[in-house]
Parts: sequence; C-alpha cells; structure tokens
Amino acid sequence: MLKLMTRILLWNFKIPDDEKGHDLNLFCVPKHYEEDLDRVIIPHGLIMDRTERLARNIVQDMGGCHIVALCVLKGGYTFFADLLDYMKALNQNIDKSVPLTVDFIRLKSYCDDQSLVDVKVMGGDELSALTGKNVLIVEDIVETGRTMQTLLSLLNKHNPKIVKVVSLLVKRTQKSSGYRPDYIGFEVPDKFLVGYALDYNEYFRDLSHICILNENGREKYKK
Ligand SMILES: O=P(O)(O)OC[C@H]1O[C@H](OP(=O)(O)OP(=O)(O)O)[C@H](O)[C@@H]1O
Ligand code: HPA
Repeated sequence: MLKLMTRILLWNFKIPDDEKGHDLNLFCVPKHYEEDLDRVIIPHGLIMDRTERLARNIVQDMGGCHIVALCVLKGGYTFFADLLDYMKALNQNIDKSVPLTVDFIRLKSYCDDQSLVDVKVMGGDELSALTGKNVLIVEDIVETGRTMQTLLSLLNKHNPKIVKVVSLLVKRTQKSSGYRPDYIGFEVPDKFLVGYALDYNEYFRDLSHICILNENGREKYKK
C-alpha cells in the first residue's frame, strides 16, 4: 500500500501554489515578450524530461497494439510533436513495436484568459475513422475540463476501442469540473500560463518555456 502511494505521489508532478518560478534573465526569452511575462514556471528542459517519462508510461500501458495519437490543436501541437518523438524512439527499440498513426482536431474555447460558453469544434468530421481504434488524445492543458469533456463525448459517439488522454498540464482551479486525464505532466497553480504552444489570443506560442503572463502582456494582447 505504502509502495503504491509513493508511486502515485511520484507520478503527480505538482508545482505548488507558492512556487515562485525562475527569473526570466536566467533563460533565453524572445525580446518581444520580455515585458509581458512574470516568471518562468516550467523551463523547456524540464518539459522535455517529463515528456520523455510520460512517453515511457504510455508505451508501457498502451503498447502492443496500434495507437492513433489525436492532437488537440492548436495548443497541443508542440507537446504532441515532442511526445511522439519520444514514443517513436521507444518503439524503435522494443521487440514488439507497434504502428503509431496521427490525427488532428481543432477545438477553441478561450478569448483573452476567459473560457467561453461554447467549445467550438473545427475539423472534427473525420472522427468516424477512429471507430474500433486505440486512441491517445494529446492536449496541452486542462483547466475547466470543458474542452476535453466535449471532445470525449464527440469521440465516444464513434465507438473507439480505447481512449486515453494525456495532458501536459492540469490546472488546480475552483473552475475545474473535476475531470482528470489519464496521464498528467504537471499539476500547476491557478495562473494564466503561456509558452510551449500555450497562447494568449494566439501570442506566446513561439516561446519555449512555460511562463506566467503579467498584466502588461494581458493588456498589450487583449482582444
Ligand atoms: O479545460 P478548458 O478550460 O476547456 O481549457 C483547456 C483548453 O483551452 C485551450 O484551448 P483554446 O481554446 O485556448 O484553443 P487553442 O488550443 O487554439 O489555444 C487549451 O489548448 C485547451 O484545449
Ligand atoms: O493557462 C492557460 N494558458 C493558455 N491557455 C489556456 N487554456 C486554458 N487555460 C490556459
């Protein structure tokens, strides 16, 4: 029992609410964003290390049969590319390798830092191709959980064989519906985060580290 609890605790990489993060000057941050960010909360290197381990856990659990990795655009694209690179590398070095195919869907629900009433689904008409398949949904962040719950109910109409969800981040917030993905990279405080493809009105996807957006950035890029 104790052993199991230790493993669960290890798997949950919790960034505490009082985590200060790191000074921007310790890292390379694009000049055009220097005034718009508070601190670096997850450096790129740490994202990569954690992603490598997530890939290992997923291949161990889901390996042995064809996996369709479904990328949730746009925020998921960088994590998706890095995760799949690690999964491909593992797949190249095991006896029972499995085909790994990819698919993409676009969902949109945020304007500024606010979740809108409707989750807009774009490009989801090919979900019927996932009937009977082992699907791994790859997402950047779960906050309220509404985007993922919308996608899961859409997908389930097409009767996939197995559906697992990996999200790089899960936010600890009162707004959460309680939904938890199968695999979580980091559990993060209730702050608006940008970088590594997480955006604020489309900006900051071109930032490698995950950072906390400041008031200046919020105002500058507000819609
Ligand atoms: O759990 P939720 O509160 O639903 O929030 C999570 C969603 O919000 C972001 O998407 P966004 O609508 O900003 O679109 P994007 O992926 O194009 O950035 C993010 O990429 C998730 O899909
Ligand atoms: O903190 C966030 N940052 C960027 N996109 C998001 N979508 C939900 N939460 C966030």
